[in-house]
Amino acid sequence: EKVEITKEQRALVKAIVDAYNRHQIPQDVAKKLLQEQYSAEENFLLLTEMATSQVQVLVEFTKNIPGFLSLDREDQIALLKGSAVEAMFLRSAQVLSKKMPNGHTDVLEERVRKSGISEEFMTPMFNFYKSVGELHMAQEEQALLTAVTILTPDRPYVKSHQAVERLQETMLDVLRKLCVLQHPHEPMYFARLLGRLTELRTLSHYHAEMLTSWRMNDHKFTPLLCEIWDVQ
Ligand SMILES: CC(C)c1onc(-c2c(Cl)cccc2Cl)c1COc1ccc(-c2ccc3[nH]c(C(=O)O)cc3c2)cc1
Repeated sequence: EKVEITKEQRALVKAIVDAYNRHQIPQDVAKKLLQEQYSAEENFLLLTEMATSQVQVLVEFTKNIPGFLSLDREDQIALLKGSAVEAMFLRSAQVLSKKMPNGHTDVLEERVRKSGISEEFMTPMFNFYKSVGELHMAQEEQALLTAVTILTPDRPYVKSHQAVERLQETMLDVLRKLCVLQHPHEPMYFARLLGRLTELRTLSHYHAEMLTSWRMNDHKFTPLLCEIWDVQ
């Protein structure tokens, strides 16, 4: 059937894409990827700084998702805590697959590979990065998929499950239409996008184990990361 994006949906996409583009890691932080040393210690510290900056960016982006601030306050916190790792996997995947002109891509990959993460997590992590890269997602799709991930109703401690589900469905409906319109010859494209969300859940479980092994090696996180990841 003819797929139509309504005026409201177009406004919704614009609001989310603008927020996604407006909130980025400051370039002076990102530039450090090129400057600092390459020891496992230095890499870990730098990635910790990037992750902390990325969480701040993520909070600002989330506040701009239409309807998010109308949710119950405690649910807003529960959604952010429950989705932060997945949203950061998505964002770092987009950075790594973008082949950035400023040379950050290879350096970021190099530092992630040498930051004390054990091999068993490295393979699924870089398989994910590869599979996201192969999708060649448009920025509207990246922004909307991140919003869909944040608005996942079945995160721990979410009380108004239905209110979150309604918001997520609004995002899913417009993402579905965009996929049909922007990938007319790939009827399964939307399904493949959603398949990445399943992979994100698995990575999120691996990540919890990564945190434990870093902590066992006495690695320190910032207060913001401790708060959002319930560590220390
Ligand atoms: C606390 C640190 C060590 C950490 O723990 N887990 C992860 C962790 C890991 Cl490895 C993998 C996936 C998710 C997490 Cl959450 C990390 C490092 O997390 C990030 C590293 C880099 C970036 C990031 C985001 C946007 C960026 N833009 C640019 C730019 O150049 O413009 C660089 C950049 C880097 C985000 C999270």
